[in-house]
This record gives sequence, C-alpha cells and structure tokens, in this order.
Amino acid sequence: MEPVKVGLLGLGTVGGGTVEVLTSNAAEIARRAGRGIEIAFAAAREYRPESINGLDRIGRIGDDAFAVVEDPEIEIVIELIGGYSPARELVLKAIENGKHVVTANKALIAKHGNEIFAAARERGVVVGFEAAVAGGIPIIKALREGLAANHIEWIAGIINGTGNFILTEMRDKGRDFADVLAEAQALGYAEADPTFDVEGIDAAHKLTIMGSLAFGIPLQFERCFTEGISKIGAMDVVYAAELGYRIKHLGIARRSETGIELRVHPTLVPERRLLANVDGVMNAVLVKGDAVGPTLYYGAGAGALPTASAVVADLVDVVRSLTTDPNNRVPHLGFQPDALADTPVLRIEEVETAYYLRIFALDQPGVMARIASILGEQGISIEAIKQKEPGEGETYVTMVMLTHRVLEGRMNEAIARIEALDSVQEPVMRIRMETLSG
Ligand SMILES: NC(=O)c1ccc[n+]([C@@H]2O[C@H](COP(=O)([O-])OP(=O)(O)OC[C@H]3O[C@@H](n4cnc5c(N)ncnc54)[C@H](O)[C@@H]3O)[C@@H](O)[C@H]2O)c1
Ligand SMILES: N[C@@H](CCO)C(=O)O
Ligand code: NA
Repeated sequence: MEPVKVGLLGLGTVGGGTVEVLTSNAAEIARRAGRGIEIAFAAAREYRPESINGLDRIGRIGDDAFAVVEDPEIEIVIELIGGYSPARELVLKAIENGKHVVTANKALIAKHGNEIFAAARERGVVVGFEAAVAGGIPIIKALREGLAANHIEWIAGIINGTGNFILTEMRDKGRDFADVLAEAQALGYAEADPTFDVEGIDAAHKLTIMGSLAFGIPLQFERCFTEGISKIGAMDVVYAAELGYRIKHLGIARRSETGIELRVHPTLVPERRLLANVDGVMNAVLVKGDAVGPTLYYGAGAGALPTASAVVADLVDVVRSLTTDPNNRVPHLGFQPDALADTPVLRIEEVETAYYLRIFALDQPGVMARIASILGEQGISIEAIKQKEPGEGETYVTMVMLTHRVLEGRMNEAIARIEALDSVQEPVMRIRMETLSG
C-alpha cells in the first residue's frame, strides 16, 4: 500500500522531534499502522536544518502553512506552530478540506476546541491532541478509553514541565528563578511566551482539556481558576518542608456535590505522596475513578522526542481509522457530543480546601491571639502553627499556620480582616493544600 501523505506545520522543537521519530522508527511505526507515513510537505517560517534528523526525507519544505492545508495530496495535517492564530484558521481550513488533524497545541484546543471538534464531526475527520496534555504521557488515551467505565471523581496533575523544573531547581539547588527559566527556554521546554508557563496559563489550558475528558463537559477555559508560581518565595519552600510538605504547581479537577472544580495553583502536598516526588521537567497525573480507584501516569511533560512520541501515536491512530465509519470513532472529548453535561464550573470562592498561611506581624503580645480569634470567628480551625523567632533587634515575626478545610470565600474574608490589623504589615501569603488521598 502507498504510504499516507502527511503535511507538517512548524519545524521547531516538536516539529523537529516528530521528523526524527518518524524517520528513526519508520519501520516499527509502519508495522503498527499498517502503512508507511511520509511527510510529503512541510512549512515553517524558521527552522535549523542542521538540528533536525531526517529533514532530507521530507518531500518539500516551504514557508506558507496555508499551502500545506490546501494541498489535495495531503491526508493528515500535523499542526506544531502553536498559539491561537493562525493555528485556528489553519486547522479549520484543513478540516474544511477533509483532512484529519494532529496537534500539540493545548492553547488552541482549550480555547477553540468546541468549535474545532464540531467542525471535524461535521466533516467526518479526526482531531488528535495527545501531545497537548502532559507531553509524552498518554493521558488523553487513558481518560478517553482506558478509564471509560468510571465516574471520574478527581484529577490532580503536575502538568507544566517548565514550572516543575523551576520549583525543583529552586528547592534542590537554591537557584534563582530567572536563571532556571532561561535554562528551560534553552532546552525547548518553555512556551513561546514563557509567562504562559510561569503564570499557570499553560497548565490551565491542559487542565481545561482534562476536565472535559473526565466529566464530559464542554471546554471552558475562561472558568478555570489560574494562579502561577511567580509569587512563591524561597522561604515558603523551606517552611513547607519543615512542616513535612512540598510545594507543587498542580492542576486539580474535581467533581463535588455543587459542581466541578477546575483550578491551577501552587499546592502544599505531603512529602511522602508520589506527586510530591515528581521532579524536574517530569509530569504526573493522578486520576481517581470510582471503580478503579487511584491511578497514576508519569513521564516527560515536554521536550522534542517525548512530545513527538505523542504526536506520532496520534498519527498511527488516525492512519488506522482512515477507513472506519466516522460515527464509530472515539468521540473527541470521550463522551458522545450530544451527551455533554451542563454541570456548572464552580467559582474559586465556592471551593473548599485547607490552607498554608504566612503572616508577617509586629512582635507584640496578643497579636497571635487576635489573628487566631479572627480565624475562629470565620469558622476556620488551625491544624498547626509555627512562630519564627525574630532575629536580634527585629520587631517583626513570621507566623506560619496550616488550617483545616474551609470555603475560599470565608478564607478571603478572614485574610482581609487580618491584613487590616495595624500589627500586620505585608499581604498574607496563602497557599492551598491537598492531601491527595481518598
Ligand atoms: N516544546 C515542548 O516541549 C512542547 C510540548 C508539548 C506541546 N508543545 C506545543 O507544541 C507546539 C509547538 O511548540 P514548539 O516548542 O515546537 O515551538 P517552536 O517555537 O520551537 O516551533 C514553532 C515552529 O512553527 C513555525 N511557525 C510559527 N508560526 C508560523 C506560521 N505562521 N507559519 C509557518 N510556520 C510558523 C516556527 O518557525 C517554528 O518552526 C505548541 O503548541 C506548544 O505549546 C510543545
Ligand atoms: N511549555 C510546556 C510544554 C509542554 O506542554 C511545559 O513546560 O510543560
Ligand atoms: Na499526552
């Protein structure tokens, strides 16, 4: 049989990795797919030919991505440009032209996935996006197929490699934030705009996608609560460790009685938990299903070859399904499109968690008692409290406390009252906590 002709948009980190994997593993991939896969036409604005193994195997290379999606020879388009636009226009045009699409672009899927999947369904084509979430880890496959028997209860994941790399290097080597970020960029882990990594936006894109796959709800990126790692101080890492916790940037999706939680934020995790020990650029996703119990998926969340692994796996899936009835394919979000639920996504104020609080206050008698009584009046009970002895001649003291679970709305009121005290000087630092059990 003739090889399948594929078009490739983008020859950067992931595009280059995809060319390499398709070249070096060509025979094994053909054995799995049933046909060879040939990159007939690629387009990129810029690329470094010397750094891509297998470039000579590409039929043609140009710089106009629209020429690829308009080429009638191409059956499958791989979009590895990134960003919202022109990726959206390119993908929609490819679909309109009856081509299947494989993409690593989580920003695109989280923001425009509902529109893209509807267009693909209409046209009877597949859009594969395994590489968009947790890089090489087959988490989309697991959620959509492997766990299909379950009511998913919750998901908690380390889903941004750059952020996890920064937190790990800061903790283990005391390295400077900006310095580690620059290294992550040089290694090809970071997004084109690295604030997407640092401020949690990239993790929110991925969590939005996993939330839809877990609970069968439309993609709602705007409703995902998003907080990054930029405000975490070295002292918080140390204090958390003294209390037996590590700070990890987590994406959490949970089904509660009142709705669905979709939240991305730094989180204190007990140090013995597996997720607390996922370091460097590695990602891990913990999924709790009602039948299966907890399951854990671990692997490289970024980088050329790991991400290409997921891109090529999607390609193999598409090639295998080229001759199948479009109505019998795995639905894009794992639930039949007419069976998606309108369960509300909760506002963060409606979410209940435990908290780590760090308060910088005047070292005077009664201050601690006043703070404790404000928390008590808000119905917040304290699980642990530590007061850092002030240094010689210092008049301020740092208090660190862990609270029991409380609604975020109540915690906001308590923090506002604490910050209004004359004896409290700086904003209260709050980090949410999860036990990740049960
Ligand atoms: N780098 C990773 O580890 C990683 C992992 C998972 C997913 N992703 C996703 O994969 C996608 C690609 O990321 P990357 O790191 O390979 O990016 P990159 O910046 O290394 O490469 C982008 C490529 O697209 C080309 N390009 C950009 N705009 C273009 C246009 N309008 N027309 C033609 N070519 C254009 C660039 O010239 C370059 O060749 C993004 O969506 C990213 O979020 C990246
Ligand atoms: N910038 C992303 C790439 C993988 O999606 C990360 O660091 O996780
Ligand atoms: Na993946």
